[in-house]
Amino acid sequence: MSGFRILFDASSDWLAHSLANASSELTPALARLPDGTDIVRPNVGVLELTPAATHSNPNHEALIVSAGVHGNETAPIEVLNQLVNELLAGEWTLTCPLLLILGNPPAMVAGERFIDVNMNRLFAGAHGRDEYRGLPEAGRASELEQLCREFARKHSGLALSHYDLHTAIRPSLREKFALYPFVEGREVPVEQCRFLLEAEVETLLLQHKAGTTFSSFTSSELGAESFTVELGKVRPFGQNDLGRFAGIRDALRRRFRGEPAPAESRDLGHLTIFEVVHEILNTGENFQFHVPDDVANFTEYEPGTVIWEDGETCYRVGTVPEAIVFPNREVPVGQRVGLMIRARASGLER
Ligand SMILES: O=C(O)CCC(=O)N[C@@H](CCC(=O)O)C(=O)O
Ligand SMILES: [Zn+2]
Repeated sequence: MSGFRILFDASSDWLAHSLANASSELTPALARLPDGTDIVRPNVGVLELTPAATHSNPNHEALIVSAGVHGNETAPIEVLNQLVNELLAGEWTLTCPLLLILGNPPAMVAGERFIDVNMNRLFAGAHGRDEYRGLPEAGRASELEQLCREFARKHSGLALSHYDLHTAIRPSLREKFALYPFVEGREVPVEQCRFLLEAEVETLLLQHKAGTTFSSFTSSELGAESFTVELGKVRPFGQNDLGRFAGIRDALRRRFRGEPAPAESRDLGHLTIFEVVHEILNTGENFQFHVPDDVANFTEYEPGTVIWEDGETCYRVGTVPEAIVFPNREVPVGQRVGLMIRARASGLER
């Protein structure tokens, strides 16, 4: 790895460098791999990789892959770092333009979801709201948006995908699942569904309205096929069983290398699709949330069950069972306490 000191200074690798420089404003650095791939480190925790012009890009695509937008969701960070180490060691050749992002390095150092404010609510311009003025997470969200915009513009002739990798706070009855941001009239492409299955993600959740998450920004503003991908449970650095993340690691590596999708790709019937029917928001001082703190994602509630109330509104499960995802009462007023979802009867069409 010694040839890459210019990117990572005295640090052993990208992750170590990102942790050691978490709160620094770095001047951009660049390096070229022996195979001609250019790597630019525009700031801490971001690498922009461009294969040599002589390499073809068989899948005609450009990829944005992010992790660590929540600092304590460490397994996907370790997965991306491993892939970077393999690439720098010359174990394989990159064939497509790639923007790799570790979202919130100060929160990664602290081992916390965020420092001041949940960064995954600050995209799609939300970082500019008065309440977030001057907060480092707002500045970082704005910077990441700009880097993604430039990357998308540079590679506008290629199909753009964004995978924002996370792990969940609660246990989950479905360990791995992806969320597809809402964009009016858009359907999930079949090849993206096949990719999710290749990555051992067998559950897809369709959002019902545009949001201010990172994946919502890249899909609404940049026209990317974007997914937030939940890959397991939150654990500190060094405590992840990376064997449980081999699916996403191998599937991403395959895309980075420009190889075709596996010939014996799994039947789409293995993908279970849910849709969001209701977003629970913390409505203020009278808000009562009736879901226990330790309930697992995808726990189902029978019709008529009261999920939350606040004196004015009482939300009950409708005529068919609904399940809860991301229950979290510890959020500021106005923010998401959870999603109520139901299984979709008719496959992929909305
Ligand atoms: O486990 C939890 O409660 C949260 C896990 C997480 O960070 N999920 C993302 C989902 C983003 C999306 O809705 O696309 C988040 O809450 O930001
Ligand atoms: Zn997360």
